[in-house]
Amino acid sequence: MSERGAFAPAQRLALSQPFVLDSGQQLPGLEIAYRSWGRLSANADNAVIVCHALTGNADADDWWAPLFGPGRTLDPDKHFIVCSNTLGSCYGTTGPNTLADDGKPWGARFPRITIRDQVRAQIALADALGIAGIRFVIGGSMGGLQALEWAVLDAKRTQAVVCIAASGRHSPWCLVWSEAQRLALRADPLFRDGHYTADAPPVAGLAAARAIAMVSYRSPQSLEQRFARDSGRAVFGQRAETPDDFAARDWLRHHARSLVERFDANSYLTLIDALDTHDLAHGRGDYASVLRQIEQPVLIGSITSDALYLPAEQRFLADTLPNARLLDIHSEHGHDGFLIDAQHFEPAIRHFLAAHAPAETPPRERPPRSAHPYRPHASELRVA
Ligand SMILES: CC(=O)SCCNC(=O)CCNC(=O)[C@H](O)C(C)(C)COP(=O)(O)OP(=O)(O)OC[C@H]1O[C@@H](n2cnc3c(N)ncnc32)[C@H](O)[C@@H]1OP(=O)(O)O
Ligand SMILES: N[C@@H](CCO)C(=O)O
Repeated sequence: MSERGAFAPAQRLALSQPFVLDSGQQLPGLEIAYRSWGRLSANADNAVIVCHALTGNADADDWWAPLFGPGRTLDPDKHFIVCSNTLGSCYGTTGPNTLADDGKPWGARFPRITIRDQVRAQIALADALGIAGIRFVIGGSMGGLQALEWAVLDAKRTQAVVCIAASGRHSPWCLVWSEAQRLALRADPLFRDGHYTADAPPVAGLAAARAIAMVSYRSPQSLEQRFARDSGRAVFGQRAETPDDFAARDWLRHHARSLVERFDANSYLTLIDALDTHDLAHGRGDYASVLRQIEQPVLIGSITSDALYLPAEQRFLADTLPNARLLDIHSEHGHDGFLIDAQHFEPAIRHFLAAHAPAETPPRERPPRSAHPYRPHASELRVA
């Protein structure tokens, strides 16, 4: 992540006109922190948009490093790759930490935003960068929700979509994981309904929320593999003397602590609210009908052990979208497999794009739908 320091500073786009949100409220302007790699072609049609997950940032070459590089899915020699920090986050784009008109941070006053608002901000950036055509939009988790939304909101420019470990709407199961996190955060007396001060943030509440989330991001097998009692790695030192000695617990606490050092509680709430309200079909019709109208080739990446965005949801997407392929990603690491196992599924994405969204394919001239789900060679996918 950028806080480790080795990455380029984000570029910034400042839009001074009001940005109208789905809620009807408006932000007086918008600042978007983004990074780009490669060059926009003469006809401005070689863009690739990368969308990050909940606590991610614009440093896609860091958190999705296995996808980056010459000959890979994200190839700066071929593509003009853009990744922006999402609206509502705390890594440079307008969010609760941004100063409002009164010179104070928005904080708890920051308006409710939606996944669509976030994508509209990304679209505004694409407009400002002069992008005429987008080879594909790709994202995992929250970024996957955004990638599918791009297919609807900017159907003309978006030629293909890669959506990993996500869905088209938040399920009741996802909602209750988020609600548990809200309860944990709100239980911190320092939270004060979001009106905390910079020198006394609700670190205990945010840490507890992250710990709950981390459980949903991994899997029993993943933790067993790392921390099984007979693995020799179950405890720090020779043997567990107290419950706190268990490495799995310490690992969870480490992740909880790490987040509070780098993330803002109001941003966290803003983003999980955006996730929870998301429904691709909202205001557009019923879910299946809306999906059927998405004409672009879509690769749906489904992590076999994902306990948050369940494989059944992704199978529904792949079965319903008219031009979709299902990519089963055999990872034991759960939802976070979209990051941890990226090197194993990168070739499958690349091959999908080469077959279904090649550079020379003009928008709207797409290959017919295959009767079978996309099945890459097993060696591309199997995770040891
Ligand atoms: C687009 C985006 O999603 S961007 C956001 C992605 N980044 C994050 O989510 C940040 C949080 N990081 C993570 O969740 C993970 O590190 C991932 C998903 C990026 C990678 O997963 P993994 O390779 O399985 O990492 P793992 O879960 O083992 O975490 C590694 C960290 O845990 C620490 N750790 C591992 N075991 C233990 C233990 N028993 N006790 C204490 N700490 C431990 C490591 O020292 C390391 O710390 P560091 O990250 O501060 O250097
Ligand atoms: N590790 C991811 C999980 C959510 O997809 C994040 O923190 O953003």
